[in-house]
Amino acid sequence: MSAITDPTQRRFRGSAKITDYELQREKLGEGTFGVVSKARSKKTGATFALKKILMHNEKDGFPITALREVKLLKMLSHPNILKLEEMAVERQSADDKGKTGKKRATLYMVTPYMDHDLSGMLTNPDIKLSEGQIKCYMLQLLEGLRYLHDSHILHRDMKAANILISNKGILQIADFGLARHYDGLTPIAGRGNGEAVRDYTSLVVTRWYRPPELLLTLRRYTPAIDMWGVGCVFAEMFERKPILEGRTDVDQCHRIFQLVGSPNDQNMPGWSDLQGCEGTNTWEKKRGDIDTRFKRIGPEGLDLLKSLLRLDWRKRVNAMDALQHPYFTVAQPPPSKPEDLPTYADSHELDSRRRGHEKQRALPPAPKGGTVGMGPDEWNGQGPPPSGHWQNGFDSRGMPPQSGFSRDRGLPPHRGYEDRRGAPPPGGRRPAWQQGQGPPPPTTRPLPSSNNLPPRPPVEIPGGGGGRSGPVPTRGGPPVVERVDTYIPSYSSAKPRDRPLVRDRDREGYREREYPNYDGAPPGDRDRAQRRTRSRSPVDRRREDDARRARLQDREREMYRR
Ligand SMILES: Nc1ncnc2c1ncn2[C@@H]1O[C@H](COP(=O)(O)OP(=O)(O)OP(=O)(O)O)[C@@H](O)[C@H]1O
Repeated sequence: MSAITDPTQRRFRGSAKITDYELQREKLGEGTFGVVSKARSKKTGATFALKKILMHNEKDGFPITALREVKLLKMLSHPNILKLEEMAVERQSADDKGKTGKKRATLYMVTPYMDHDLSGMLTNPDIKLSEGQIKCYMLQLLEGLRYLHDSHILHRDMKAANILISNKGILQIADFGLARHYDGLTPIAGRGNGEAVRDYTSLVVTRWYRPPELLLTLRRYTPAIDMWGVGCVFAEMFERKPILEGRTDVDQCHRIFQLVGSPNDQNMPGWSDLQGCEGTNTWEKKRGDIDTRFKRIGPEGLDLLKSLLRLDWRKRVNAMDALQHPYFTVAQPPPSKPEDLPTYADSHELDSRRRGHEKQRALPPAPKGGTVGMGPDEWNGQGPPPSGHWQNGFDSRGMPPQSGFSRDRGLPPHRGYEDRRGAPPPGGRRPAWQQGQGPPPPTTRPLPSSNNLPPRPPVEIPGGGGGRSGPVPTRGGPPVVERVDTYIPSYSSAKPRDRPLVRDRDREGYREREYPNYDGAPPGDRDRAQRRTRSRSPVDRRREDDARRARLQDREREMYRR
């Protein structure tokens, strides 16, 4: 199946009325931005899943994660990607106006109903997966990912709960709420997972499935981040539970290193240049116990698993190479055919029956990506974070996620997140080891790019903390422009103007927009800055204003482009 290019292949029908569907009371799941229910089409009698798009804050408008999900799913057409059939609109009555005074409409995403999600199947003791079945699911998962990556899309929330399976043996990748367009080179056979050309937020992927490079805060990442998740899911099918259940991001790193060995310059070149590694390099070195822990998978299976769980993201196997792995082509038994797989009682019905028994594990919540509810794009790390920029599930005001956050299996939401009202999120933009230890220290290393490591020699940045960007003197060389993403929100209810200010020329436009009175200086320096402004000639001031406006327009154009 080729990447998305041919518009005639797209199967999205458009929009329908919610009255075309008969909603059933049964709730299939509840995520951050949607409640998923089962429904029957009155026209065809077919069963669908309807994801109601929740508007947590009307003023923010249609949530950006939902927008992204709709936009991407509309374009995608592949047997292993959940198909968006149409959007269903529920119009509110004339007198039911929202706070904005406008008549509200509720939107639903209509997708085919799938009988199970993989996580539910694995926690159901009545379902035993044969090896042929595991291979069959793996092949479909890899086909779906190959298509996504070829199409320049990163899923960014690969986990068993987002893998849906029908009783016809068809597997589909779901939940594109964190997915985004990927600008870099896509994977090439035999040559890893491509090359990123820009930074993205590292606040993606549910912790247990988060790859080491994200935990160590690599921002110029590639489709390899999804392949790590595939490795976790593959092994999970054997252990029947998530294989790396880190309680915190630090613990997550520990568990990863325990499994695949501690990073070093051979197995993860450039790891020591990642900002997040700083606290981990003193940890006891581990050799990794993957060979013994997953011996039962057999030599070929183990080899595939190790190539998916490679610390070095540049060498991690890509989807198209994984599909050719001897595990599928040589090793016995061969993969089962989807039509030969057994059928099982509907997992969702079972789930609702089991609700309250807490039989299933509460996953740590999926992060919310970069810009939930603020606009069409996440912060690209170029310049300031736009207002409303989320930090690992916390909004720009430092508020934690809405409740009802974790998967609705009758389990309490993951405590770590729900209880931290006003506190920095676990796994925030700070690297794992720094969490709870105050602001980040001065950066003494350049940030690595994804593929050209090791990069420039270290540079010393005078001063400490806070994000910075600007020419940094290097010993004996030209100034190096250092872009360090250390923007940490205050997580308090402080007004924007009271937040730590960052001396960053690139941020002027942002400040101007978000804080109309911002004058480019920290509060203490404001008088000095005003004096400076007054002493400039009107012509200079006009020129600077024009330049600032042009920069702002450029940035906004860029934001809307993606
Ligand atoms: N088409 C479908 N058929 C059956 N069940 C579905 C379908 N779509 C979603 N579900 C169920 O609802 C759950 C939540 O769906 P989804 O992951 O799309 O919601 P979300 O709000 O994006 O969740 P998250 O908080 O993980 O981002 C899934 O894990 C699955 O159990």
